[in-house]
Amino acid sequence: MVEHYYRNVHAVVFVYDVTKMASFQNLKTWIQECNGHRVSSSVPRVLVGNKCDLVDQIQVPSNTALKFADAHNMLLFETSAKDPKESQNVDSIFMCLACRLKAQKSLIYRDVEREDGRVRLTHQPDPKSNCPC
Ligand SMILES: Nc1nc2c(ncn2[C@@H]2O[C@H](COP(=O)(O)OP(=O)(O)OP(=O)(O)O)[C@@H](O)[C@H]2O)c(=O)[nH]1
Repeated sequence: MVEHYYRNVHAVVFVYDVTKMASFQNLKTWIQECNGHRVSSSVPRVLVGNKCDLVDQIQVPSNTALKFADAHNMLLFETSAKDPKESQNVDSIFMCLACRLKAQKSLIYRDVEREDGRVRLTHQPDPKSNCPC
């Protein structure tokens, strides 16, 4: 059954609760499981700390989460599903993922040139890109 979640996956969002250290510590297990299902390293992954509106109950400091995100090559978003004004909102996570996926597609379909049977990457970063991340 779990296999279905990983088949043809395009992006992975790891979510923890900033008010529960255990949920942050469990991320390692989730990442291992994801890797165990051979999710390609080209599939974008983001880390999301939710419930950041509960400022008095925070157990996972932002810098701890940021180090973890960096170590696993992920962007970190701290969000609140309850209060969109708090920090980054949930929409921006999906905008970021959409942007990354679109950029990858452009690389594959637009920027690969075939010359004399050889593949050459010609991608240049788009200065007009309004990607939020
Ligand atoms: N304050 C606050 N509450 C939230 C937030 N997101 C979810 N909740 C609340 O947390 C409770 C659990 O939400 P669920 O969507 O059921 O999440 P869950 O992962 O199944 O449950 P938990 O592990 O208990 O968080 C509900 O009462 C939600 O209203 C948030 O960003 N801020």
